[in-house]
Amino acid sequence: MSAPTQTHTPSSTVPDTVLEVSGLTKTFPAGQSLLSRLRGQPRTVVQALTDVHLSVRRGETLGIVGESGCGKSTLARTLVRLYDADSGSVRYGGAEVTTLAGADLRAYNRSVQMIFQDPYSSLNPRMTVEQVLREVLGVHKMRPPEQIGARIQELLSLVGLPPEASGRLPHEFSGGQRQRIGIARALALEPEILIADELVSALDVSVQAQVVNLLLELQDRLGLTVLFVAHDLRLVRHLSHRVAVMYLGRVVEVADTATLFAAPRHPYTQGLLAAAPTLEPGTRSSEPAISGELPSPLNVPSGCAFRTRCPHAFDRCATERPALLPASGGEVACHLYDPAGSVPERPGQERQGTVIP
Ligand SMILES: Nc1ncnc2c1ncn2[C@@H]1O[C@H](COP(=O)(O)OP(=O)(O)OP(=O)(O)O)[C@@H](O)[C@H]1O
Repeated sequence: MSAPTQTHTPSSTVPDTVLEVSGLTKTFPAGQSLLSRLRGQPRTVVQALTDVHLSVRRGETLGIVGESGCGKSTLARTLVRLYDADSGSVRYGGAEVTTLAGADLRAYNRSVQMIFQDPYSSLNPRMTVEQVLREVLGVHKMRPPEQIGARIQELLSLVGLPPEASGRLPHEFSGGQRQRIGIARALALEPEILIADELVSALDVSVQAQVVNLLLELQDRLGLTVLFVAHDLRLVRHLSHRVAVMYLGRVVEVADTATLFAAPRHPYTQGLLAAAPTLEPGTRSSEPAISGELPSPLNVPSGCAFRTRCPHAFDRCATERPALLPASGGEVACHLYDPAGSVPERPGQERQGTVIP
């Protein structure tokens, strides 16, 4: 694995960073054909995350968006240590997360909880809600035994489920209610950070709004920090204070939500917004939607991974990976915005480089 080359302005300058990701890289071994194995050809890898830099601020909701396969879930799972990173760093409360083990890792896993798209698959179908919550609270010694019953009722009330829900089995609930159980189970551990991976994408639109509003309310009440991984830009816009845009395993733009939707900088972000059917026309990018297919993560283009689909690509994009550099309201990884670089002028095209206000 080649060493990360991207430079980045660390958020040590940004107050209240709760999670600091730098240079995070994750690959998966790709399947290999019998022929290539017999020929002794090296095994190829899926480049799921490449040199990812990201700072998460205390109390914010950070939306993470990008096309399918761009690495959003891998990032979420690597952050909670469901996957081990190949290289790079994740810092939380002064500790290096990628090497935590034993009791320290268990404590981290309590503080940083992930909620999945389908809580049903992670709920034991034979355990009532009370048994599920009692187990979590008991195993992690969150309350003395005599207080567990009251805490279960408190958790149910927090997520808007009636007290009698405690005696029911998972199959007796609707999809939205099951998500509430998943949230209650996560909250039982009193986390500081919730990572919601496609939390509502399997739910009906009306139920989506209820669960999203619950998340907003809980964040307010409990001061949670939330990473909201989603396809739906409308929801991300509604929920997030800032948004990180990923493309082929890299973070290509981070900005506060208003800036990102009003003035997207990275050509990929511009194309993504232009293609979003859920955004009202005034908030869509006037740039054309992205053309062409997403390249294979087995063979990521050199330089800027987006250059093969970018309407503004020029020579430097093929040879040099753009660093994630500060731009007003956020950061962008694109040579067009590198104040130190030169950008070719094209007839009829407004010059975008070196103009970061
Ligand atoms: N366990 C795995 N083994 C092999 N490849 C994987 C594994 N998990 C993810 N990948 C690959 O890594 C890349 C990133 O996948 P990931 O699921 O993180 O993207 P995503 O943006 O979350 O996509 P989606 O929105 O469809 O969930 C994809 O090419 C995917 O096929």
